[in-house]
Amino acid sequence: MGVEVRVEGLSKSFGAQTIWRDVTLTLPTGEISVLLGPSGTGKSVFLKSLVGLLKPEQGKVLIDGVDVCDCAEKDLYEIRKLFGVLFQDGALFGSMNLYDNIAFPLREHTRKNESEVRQVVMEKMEMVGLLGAETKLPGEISGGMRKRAGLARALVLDPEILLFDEPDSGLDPVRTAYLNQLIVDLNAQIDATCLIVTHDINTARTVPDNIGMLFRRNLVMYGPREVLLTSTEPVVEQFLNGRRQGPIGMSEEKDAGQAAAELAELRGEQGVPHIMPQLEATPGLPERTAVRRRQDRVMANLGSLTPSAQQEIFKSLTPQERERYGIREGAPATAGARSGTLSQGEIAQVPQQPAAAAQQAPQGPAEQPTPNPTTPNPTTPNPATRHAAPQQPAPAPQGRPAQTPGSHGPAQPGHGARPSPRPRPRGEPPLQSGFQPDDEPVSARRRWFGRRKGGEQ
Ligand SMILES: Nc1ncnc2c1ncn2[C@@H]1O[C@H](COP(=O)(O)OP(=O)(O)OP(=O)(O)O)[C@@H](O)[C@H]1O
Repeated sequence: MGVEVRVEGLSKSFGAQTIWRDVTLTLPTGEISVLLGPSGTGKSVFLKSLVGLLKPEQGKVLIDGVDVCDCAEKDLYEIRKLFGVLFQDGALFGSMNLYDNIAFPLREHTRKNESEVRQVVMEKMEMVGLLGAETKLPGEISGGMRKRAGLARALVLDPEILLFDEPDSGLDPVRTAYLNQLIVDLNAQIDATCLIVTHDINTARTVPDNIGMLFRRNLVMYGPREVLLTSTEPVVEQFLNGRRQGPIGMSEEKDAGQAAAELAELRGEQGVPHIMPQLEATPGLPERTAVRRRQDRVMANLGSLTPSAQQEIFKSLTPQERERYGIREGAPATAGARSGTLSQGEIAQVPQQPAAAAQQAPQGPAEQPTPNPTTPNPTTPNPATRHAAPQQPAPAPQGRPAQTPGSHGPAQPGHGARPSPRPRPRGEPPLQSGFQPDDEPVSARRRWFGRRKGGEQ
């Protein structure tokens, strides 16, 4: 079971160079998140800050109640054991064969004897499809194999948080697709909280549960995949479509007038972007338990999302899932969605009783009950959560004990009633969300999406 990572108001500079400022987000337990951004926006610096390799000047990185930015060395040492990191080049020792490379953390950080080390190493090598390559040197194998060896090494200490720094760099599209499937499969097997830094659009479109984007020293958006994949925010749209036209220039800065002219030229050609289905775990493996947890969270906060995102989420629901959330089959999904009425704390709230919530919202998820903002509970508005994905533990899937984000209980196989493959309901009426994008104050959307005041700079 992974642990939640909460980043609050994080700012990092090198001398006079601000890399990013006031970054706030939560990597929810066991979910896969992707961090996007043009080159040089500080994605790798962000990963290093999470592990405590770099010290941001301001803000917190909270893991298991410990602030990585401000803790004793011994606490940092313990926290680092929760991490597995796949560096861009695999970071293998060139003079060691793959077996010894992968065994290295076990020999350094555990008291396992050689036979126990062997058992773990072979298990991880099998997981990443490298059995038989034990005696190869890193220089004798392909880039894809090096990545997989690096991944096996990142897995040997059974990490609860997995960080991937551009796992696709240097790989052809087919190898990238295999690696992406491997990441999803690993997540299904170990339920670790994953963060992937990537430039690869296909990875961003198909792998993560949540997506964030850094641009011009800010986290411009962070939220469920459906929000960013349907976003018409120029910088997000430009990046996810790999276009020249838009605010991102060759050296990050682009003349505002030129960007506006390019966007005007494009206008009319673009509709709501098509969302590709998210990758599922390979048949035969346990299903990803994070899928259900995320779905509960997203459904509880549906009213705070854009209409396009809501529509995509509706389309992805199976009949069983519709029933679970109290959406009547055949009933038009008239939402009467609230627009901009959620407090920050409410956005961060996860339903404790999804079934009860569903009973109160028989017509559609937009009628989810609003927690009483005056009640002193964990949903009390907290400025630190304004960019964050929800931080409360999601209700346990049916038949499973609830676990707090910090608990280290054993991962449970399967995740309840979610069927696979997931049939997409045909001929359903289109969602009428009940509000148009312009109805919602921009500030309300920023709270969920993590946009800073002032928007794009
Ligand atoms: N240790 C350091 N000392 C000084 N500057 C640094 C250090 N590490 C990174 N930087 C600077 O921070 C900025 C962001 O670097 P980073 O590698 O995080 O970008 P990135 O978004 O990961 O880029 P890419 O996508 O090209 O890998 C760069 O300008 C880089 O030169």
